[in-house]
Amino acid sequence: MTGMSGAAATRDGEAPEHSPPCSPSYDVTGKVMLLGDSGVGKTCFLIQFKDGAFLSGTFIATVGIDFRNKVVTVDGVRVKLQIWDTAGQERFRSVTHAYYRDAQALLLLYDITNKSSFDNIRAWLTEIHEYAQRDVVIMLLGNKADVSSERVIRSEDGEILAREYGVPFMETSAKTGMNVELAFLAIAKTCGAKAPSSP
Ligand SMILES: Nc1nc2c(ncn2[C@@H]2O[C@H](COP(=O)(O)OP(=O)(O)OP(=O)(O)O)[C@@H](O)[C@H]2O)c(=O)[nH]1
Repeated sequence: MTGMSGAAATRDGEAPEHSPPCSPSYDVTGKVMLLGDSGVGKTCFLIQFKDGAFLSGTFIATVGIDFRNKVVTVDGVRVKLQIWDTAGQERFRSVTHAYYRDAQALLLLYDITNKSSFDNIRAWLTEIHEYAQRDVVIMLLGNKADVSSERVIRSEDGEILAREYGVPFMETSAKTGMNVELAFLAIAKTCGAKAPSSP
């Protein structure tokens, strides 16, 4: 959801790339990308984490790529997460591929009420292996866990797939906030441990 510019737009008064502030309020930066089919809830997942809100109503697909920053503290390290929200639609893939290379972590979402979004995870992982850094941290997320009446993908299926690819897995809800912060904190922890210690 949330449409916007093609590429390097600014938000929250900050440039997407490193722009040294006078007095840094963070220790390290971690670049995270949200990936997955259109409609799985990537934008809502980001808004829930950033603002603690859920945008219900008409679904507006993301155009190209968008980003938000949020600073979290893990193990005493202040990590500025620079989170890129990508368009899930096929026609924007060439735009988003260009950003994979810089990402330290990828949150790969499917919708537990949408089988094709789960089936497409293998194709997403193939793209990730083609375009992302070899040591990129990947986490698989089964979103919309609040909609239990429409569930078509069992939690065990997500676990099995994640195990096959050696990535962590959890079910989430951008609506209720379930596991949203937990997922980002886990990512921030790895970014805090891996990133160079200058902002
Ligand atoms: N019930 C429920 N609905 C959700 C959840 N997350 C997103 N939605 C709904 O799913 C629809 C799509 O959400 P978006 O966040 O726009 O999806 P997206 O993955 O960003 O889509 P693209 O921008 O096209 O890639 C919207 O109508 C949301 O309200 C969730 O956790 N639970």
